[in-house]
Amino acid sequence: MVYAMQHSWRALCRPVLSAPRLVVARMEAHQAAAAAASQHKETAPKSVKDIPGPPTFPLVGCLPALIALTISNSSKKLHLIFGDVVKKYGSMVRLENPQMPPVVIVIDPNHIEAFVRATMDNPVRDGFFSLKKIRLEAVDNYFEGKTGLLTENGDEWWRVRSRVQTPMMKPKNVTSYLGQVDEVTIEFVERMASLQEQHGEMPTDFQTELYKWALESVGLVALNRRLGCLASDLTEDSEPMRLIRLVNDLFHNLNLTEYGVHTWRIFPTKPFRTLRDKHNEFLRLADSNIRETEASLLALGTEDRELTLMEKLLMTPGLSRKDVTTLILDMLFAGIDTTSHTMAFTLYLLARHPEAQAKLQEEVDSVLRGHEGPLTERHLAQLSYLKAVIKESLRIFPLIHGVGRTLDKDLILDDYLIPKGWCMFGINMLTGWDERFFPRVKEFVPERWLRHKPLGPIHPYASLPFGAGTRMCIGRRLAEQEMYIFLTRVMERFTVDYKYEDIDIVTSLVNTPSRPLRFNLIERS
Ligand code: HEM
Repeated sequence: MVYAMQHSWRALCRPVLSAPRLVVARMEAHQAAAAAASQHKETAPKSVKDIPGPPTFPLVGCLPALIALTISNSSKKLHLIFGDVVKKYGSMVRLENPQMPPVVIVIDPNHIEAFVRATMDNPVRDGFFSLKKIRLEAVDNYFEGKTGLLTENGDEWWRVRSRVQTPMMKPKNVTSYLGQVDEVTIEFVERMASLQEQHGEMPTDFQTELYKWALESVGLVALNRRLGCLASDLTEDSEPMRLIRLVNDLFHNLNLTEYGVHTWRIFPTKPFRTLRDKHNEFLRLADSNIRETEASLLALGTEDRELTLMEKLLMTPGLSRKDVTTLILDMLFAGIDTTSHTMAFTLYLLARHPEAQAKLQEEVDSVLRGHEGPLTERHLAQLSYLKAVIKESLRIFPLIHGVGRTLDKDLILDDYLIPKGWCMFGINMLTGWDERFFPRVKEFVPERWLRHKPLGPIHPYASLPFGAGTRMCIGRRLAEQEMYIFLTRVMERFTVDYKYEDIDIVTSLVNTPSRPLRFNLIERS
């Protein structure tokens, strides 16, 4: 159950990367306290076996207890299972299962901070095993044993991350896409208006519409072009429709291979075979795109023009064309359901909290007053309530359950010695729902995130929607920019209403809204 998001990385001592060093420096003060608390005790630390947890039996580990909890909840609501585990055994729980690394789960932000810091120079995160296998076994050894950011660990992960970190995170590179993402979003908002007119509300498959927006937006960066997913007259066999189906099939089958029992390790199950076929189709698309980019780079040269992100990456020493192609695949894997589900949950929360929605509209109106053209960096910089709304939405409906790291050296945490090789999993989703860390926890209070922190300081490791430390989400700035633009444009034009049953989270590859998004959009005058 813990493989959902485990990560890791190596060697901050190498010179290429600057951003994580800053992160490290900023966190220093905080961490010192947590580390000191556990490391200067005089008595010998207790064994990891003393950490409370479900009973462990030979061969089956603690599976019987976990299965019982799964039956009493639902396998589609992993957060409830985690919630029950923590309720029963406390805020630090040991889980040992056959054929998996043993795990300690924690929910205290100080504990999360401690293990993230302890693994800062080698943040190992395991997961996406089926994807890794497909890449390792690709035809003609396409990937040459290098499977990309999402799935690699150690030196190979670092080799890529250290070279793509600055190009992908540098504000100037991200804002160079602002105008194009704004264009895409304005088109999408038009589409929302026409769906409203056609159906009297958003149709039951509105989530798929949001996928189109996210694919079109991330495609601008990853594929260097408009894909045409937002056209209203797409035929079933048009290229964009094929691409949309491809994305849906990919996610569906990746979810089956990652979350089910891993029988595909023994023989290629149907979901595994489908995932492999779809992945190969995706690879062909990414590969031909990057060849086009290479050709245009050659034709246009590099003088007197701003290079696109992909062009910059192609010119980065130490990155091959295949490395960039693999990164494109990872961006498409990680950059569609994440932003679109977050926007779905955010619109839902705003619909349920009209006073917050009105306040947000007021902010958008005042920032855009009299402005007719494209959004600019200056506009986005002024939208502090809007940013707080997204943070609060990610606290209540985070996309993943938490942050995972496998220890490459022993860690002493709260007097327990947790040995190297064990996996630490910080369930931020539960931390974010804990009154001790977030007063008025059950309420939607975006204000808590504003600069003056009216509800008190927030522990920097209490809500980590983009992960933490040196391996945090590399698409974070692109994602935030997309979401700021989306919410600005939607709030500028509509008031969002929702009059059906409450929407909750179901567990999928990332957390997913449990019901159709039948929003009613009221045009603002
Ligand atoms: C709301 C939007 C998003 C959320 C909440 C999100 C969240 C995350 C999280 C939690 C991780 C793991 C971090 C860790 O282990 O500490 C991650 C990794 C990653 N994300 Fe995102 N993500 C989002 C959007 C995106 C987008 C738009 C892209 C691509 C443009 C992207 C690309 C990646 C990649 C490539 C990784 C792996 C990085 C590595 O292991 O070095 N993500 N993301």
